[in-house]
Amino acid sequence: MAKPRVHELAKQFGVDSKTVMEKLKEMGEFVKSASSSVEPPVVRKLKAAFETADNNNDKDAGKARTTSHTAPAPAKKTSHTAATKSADASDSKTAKVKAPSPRTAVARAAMSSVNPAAAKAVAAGTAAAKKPAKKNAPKAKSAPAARSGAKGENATAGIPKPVRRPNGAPRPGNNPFMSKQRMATPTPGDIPRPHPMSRPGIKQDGNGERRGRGGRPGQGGSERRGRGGRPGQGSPRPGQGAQGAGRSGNGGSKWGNRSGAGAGASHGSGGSRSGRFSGSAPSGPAPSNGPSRGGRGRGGAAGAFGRQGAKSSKSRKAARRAKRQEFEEMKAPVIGGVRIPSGNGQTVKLPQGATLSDLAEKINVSAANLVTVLFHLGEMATATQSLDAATFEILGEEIGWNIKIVSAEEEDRALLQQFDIDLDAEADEENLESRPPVVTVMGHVDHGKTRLLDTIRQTNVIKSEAGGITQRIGAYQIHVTLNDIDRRITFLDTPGHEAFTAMRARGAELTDVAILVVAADDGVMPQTVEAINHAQAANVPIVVAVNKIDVDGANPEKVRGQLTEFGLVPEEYGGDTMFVDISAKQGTNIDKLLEAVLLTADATLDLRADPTMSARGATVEARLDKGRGAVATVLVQQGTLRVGDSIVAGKAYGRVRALLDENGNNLDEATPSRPVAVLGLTSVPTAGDLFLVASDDRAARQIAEKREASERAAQLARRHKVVSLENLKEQFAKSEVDMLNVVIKGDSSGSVEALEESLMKIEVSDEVGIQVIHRGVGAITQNDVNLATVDKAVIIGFNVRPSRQVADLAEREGVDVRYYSVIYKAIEEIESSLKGMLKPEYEEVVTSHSEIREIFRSSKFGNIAGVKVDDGTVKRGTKARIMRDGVVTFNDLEISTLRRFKDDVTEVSEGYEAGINLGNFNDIQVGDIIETFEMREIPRS
Ligand SMILES: Nc1nc2c(ncn2[C@@H]2O[C@H](COP(=O)(O)OP(=O)(O)OP(=O)(O)O)[C@@H](O)[C@H]2O)c(=O)[nH]1
Repeated sequence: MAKPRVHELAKQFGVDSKTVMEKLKEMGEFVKSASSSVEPPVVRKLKAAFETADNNNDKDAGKARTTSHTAPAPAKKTSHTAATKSADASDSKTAKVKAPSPRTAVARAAMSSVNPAAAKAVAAGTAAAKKPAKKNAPKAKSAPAARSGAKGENATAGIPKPVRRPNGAPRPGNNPFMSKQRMATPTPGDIPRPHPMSRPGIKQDGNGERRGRGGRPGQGGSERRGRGGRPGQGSPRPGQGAQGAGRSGNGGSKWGNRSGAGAGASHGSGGSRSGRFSGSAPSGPAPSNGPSRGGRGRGGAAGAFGRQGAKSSKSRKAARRAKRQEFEEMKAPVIGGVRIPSGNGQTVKLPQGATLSDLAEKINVSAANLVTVLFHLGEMATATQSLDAATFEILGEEIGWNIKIVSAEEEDRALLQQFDIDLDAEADEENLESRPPVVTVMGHVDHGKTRLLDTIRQTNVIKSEAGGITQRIGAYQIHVTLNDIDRRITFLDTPGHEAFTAMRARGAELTDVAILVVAADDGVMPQTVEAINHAQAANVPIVVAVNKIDVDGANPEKVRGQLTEFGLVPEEYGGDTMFVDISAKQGTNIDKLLEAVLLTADATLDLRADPTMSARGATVEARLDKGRGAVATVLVQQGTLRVGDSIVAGKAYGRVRALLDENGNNLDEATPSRPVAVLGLTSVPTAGDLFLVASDDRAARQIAEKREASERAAQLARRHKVVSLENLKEQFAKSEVDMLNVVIKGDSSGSVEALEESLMKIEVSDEVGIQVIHRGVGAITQNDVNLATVDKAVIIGFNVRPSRQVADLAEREGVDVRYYSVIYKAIEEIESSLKGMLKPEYEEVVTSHSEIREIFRSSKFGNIAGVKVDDGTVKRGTKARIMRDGVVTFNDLEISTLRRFKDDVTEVSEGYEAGINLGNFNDIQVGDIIETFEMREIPRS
């Protein structure tokens, strides 16, 4: 029998749970809540405490309480305690509290018609104490378990010694946080053993109600599927042996011990144990299965293996869980023939590219059932197929779960946390040092962005790195003297808001200040506006460079006026945007522009970073260098990157072999805002990939590999479109190959990405699409060709070529390799080839109407319609239909023969009479209209 809970005790004592809890606290006992169980010795103490209180305070009330707590429940406890020390030593301690004679217990319990468990206890107690209530439990008396129980009791005299403990200290046996509940160390004599013939039944889930096998009524049987059996085989609970045993043998069948177990009917768990451990025992229950089993209640399973209740808490929990699950399942709606318990709107998070198996595992249902439900929803997927968020959403709605696909960032954050990397770790205020601003140049096409970047770089090189050979690494840093102080500015070398936005899309917020270049001879143009929008969306302050002031017709004032409309009000007009008139070509006012950048940064931004942290930042550009392997230009945002660091950038990893600046100089380290080319990565990262320093090479590799795996899974989810049953036929009919697979290889990660992005924007129709199955930086390799062969893909080489060998292979395999050096050219060609891939679209064109005026019957041809062509031209061989009273009555006919008088003709025009035969179709009437039509291909626009 389970240990009483606080609220049960409160009921017994006629007080509320709070009072009991307070009392327990006073006694130095630890209980968590009203549903916490209380160890028998504590119960005893508690009772004593309440009784004393009762006696002292209110005799009447005390009486009432005493009466109430001597009623059923205690009887249950005391009786089985007295009888079943063997099963539950802890319970037996209860006997010490009241130490009632078994007879008293029996008498009390037997009188109780209220509590069936108490009645069970009667039998148990009786049998064990050999003072049987024979009428009630004749069999139980002779059951081995009963004897064992008696023996157990004798062995310990039923009353263990209380454990000594320091005053006020929580009693170990009552402390839910104690790993070992040592209140009831069993002695060899009271350890119940499973019956030698007993064996576990079908796998049981803890409460046994579902799968317990025993089901013999006397044993309590399995509540749902127990097999039923013979009467009088002992009892899983005290009382069952007495009452249930004597009853019919059909108990324990479908509804288990409802009938057979009698008193124990409402407590399935007790019965189930029996079902598991002794249900199949031919000679009756195991020694513990008599009244003593009932004493352990749900902890009985543990007891059966000799540990008395030590596992009870765990097994009770498991039992409760299983029971709850079963209950949930029972009330779960049936979807597509399977029951899936509703999640009741709970949220479950899945990574991108998750499968039904992943979901099944998380919500503890069978993956096969989920497949069935999805099928029922009209979508087919296997358990191991990656599904997209939309499919999960539909499924979630059906089964009551709010399924959330975590974003790639969230997933990555969690991944990094596994490696003790916290992206949100705040820099230590004390360590913050000012860093140079990072600038991006944006503006409309041809307004001079590239020229400006070149001019700035060259001027600077001439100034500070005389003789140095500048190399384009994607970013560079320059020196500016402002107020006699040497300052630095970092420029990102890829102009345009596209690069800026692509970086942001990858989470790389690198830019501090944007220089908006507007040609003074052209003014504000569409891309000027786009650039403003992008910069403003990113909260990046703008400095306007009014360029080409050297050009005739340049009108810088007009530009100022125009930009005011976009919220960029020049300082001289009272606004806060700095405008500098420049000529990138002639190098005019470049120094002023740089000053303006610094002043703007100083005025609006707090550009500080902690160089002591472990370095992190973003990849600005990356490429594969023939001699040096992967070369990635990274911009350090926090910390200091050093040669020898183990780094990860997206899915690339490696150890920093060398750091080079834009002048090709080797650096030992790179501090915040410093762009450096990193050598040593094992593969080429993508522009915008964040980089960070890992603890060691292994961690770096693992992070990269895990990222790769999750990206692949996410890609799979995108690629695997779930086939919809609704249009399955249609899709089969279309053979579903309306997807152009593409492999992109390019000279730099930036170009590959730009190309991919543009390709993805091509929209021809819903029927065809582009799928980039592989992309990379470097020459077209044999692998690329192999992949293209397998996946029937086209290879696009952007500024790269294959080796002769690889080119030969591509030719042999019939792989289409296209080479481009201009993005729009590639897009144009691919778009038109996609249009070529479209299945022709047809439309029906009605070609004539002819009214049947007469019908001629011919033994050779059948009925011939004598018609006058009302409009259009009737042609032999065209499709036709019959319209009767304005309704299409017969369709899919064909003008089989067409005659003018006696001559066969191929066509008859409007206004002429003709004889039409419709092949085997003869069901024509005078007045019918023969409509002819053709299916014509619609040219694609
Ligand atoms: N006269 C004059 N011409 C300039 C100036 N700045 C740039 N140009 C010229 O304008 C043309 C376009 O300049 P780019 O620097 O390529 O312009 P862009 O904005 O980078 O153009 P995209 O890269 O196509 O977006 C080139 O021929 C430059 O030489 C200038 O200050 N004065």
